[in-house]
Amino acid sequence: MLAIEARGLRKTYGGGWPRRGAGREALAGLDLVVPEGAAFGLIGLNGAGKTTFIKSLLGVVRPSAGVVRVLGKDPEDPAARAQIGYLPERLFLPHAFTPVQFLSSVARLKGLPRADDEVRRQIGRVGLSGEEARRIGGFSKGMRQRLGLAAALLGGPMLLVLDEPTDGVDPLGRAEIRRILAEERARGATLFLNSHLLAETERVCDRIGILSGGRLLREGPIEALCGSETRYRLTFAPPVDAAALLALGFRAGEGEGVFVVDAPDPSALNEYIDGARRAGARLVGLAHDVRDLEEVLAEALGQGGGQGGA
Ligand SMILES: Nc1ncnc2c1ncn2[C@@H]1O[C@H](COP(=O)(O)OP(=O)(O)OP(=O)(O)O)[C@@H](O)[C@H]1O
Repeated sequence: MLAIEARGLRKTYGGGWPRRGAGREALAGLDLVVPEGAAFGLIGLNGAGKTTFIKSLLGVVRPSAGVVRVLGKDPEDPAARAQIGYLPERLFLPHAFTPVQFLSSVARLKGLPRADDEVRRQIGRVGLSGEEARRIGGFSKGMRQRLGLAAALLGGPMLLVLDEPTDGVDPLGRAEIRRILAEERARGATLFLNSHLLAETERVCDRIGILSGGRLLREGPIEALCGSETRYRLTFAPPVDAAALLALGFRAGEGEGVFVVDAPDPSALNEYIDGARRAGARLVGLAHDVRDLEEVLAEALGQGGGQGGA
């Protein structure tokens, strides 16, 4: 089964009302599927339509056209909603509540019976043990974020929709959150992340979608998007005769003695290396040329039209 399925999804805000944003197409025929058990990261510039898509998954925004299904169900179906754990980008937490009071009220809303143990377990998991009796109003941004995550995790939902999950969380806290998310996947949950923190997205997700102007520009396994099976980065020991290597078809890479070649198979790669050695170069490093998500995003937007908004 697919955890998320969107076909030809469109959302035009305003519906003709004479106010700001009216007639703006936030989703422009989005096709996107997320297999069950995946960790999917949606990335894109401000205004690309990410939040609108998340709201359509939650049944908060009703699409103008197209279809969206969550865990095989209509997002407005209470049975689908009960299986989604959601961490919003902007958290509104009741200042006067303690974490236990807040999570207990979330558990009641989720219809979880006798949730005291589950509430304390999730508080411990997100690293807030010892803070149970404090009022949320005195919490730091990172602590509030952890509490929001605990709320999303309550009841073991099968789909976690997390909007900027590590925003404001310190580096050790981020590592803890990555560990929690790995545990959630291990029990079978699907992760859907929306984040501007690309390095973090890269570490957590195994599939990435790039959204621009309400459409999916690229989608696929992270290795396929970031890595290249046929592009290699070679490092040669100094001194390097760059002119000779360029004449052989190498391209200058980033860093001293670094060159890049495209070689469709091992024989072609070894021909390049043999040529370089005959020219006196001494190979000290060889790796697939892997790009980070920032480069992939920049390239995709460059080719697909860099407009984030509709
Ligand atoms: N309630 C609304 N009324 C009118 N226009 C809206 C509304 N919500 C979003 N939009 C518009 O829809 C487009 C997509 O916005 P959305 O918030 O989905 O983008 P986003 O990718 O989440 O952006 P960000 O990264 O800044 O959070 C934008 O042009 C935005 O101005």
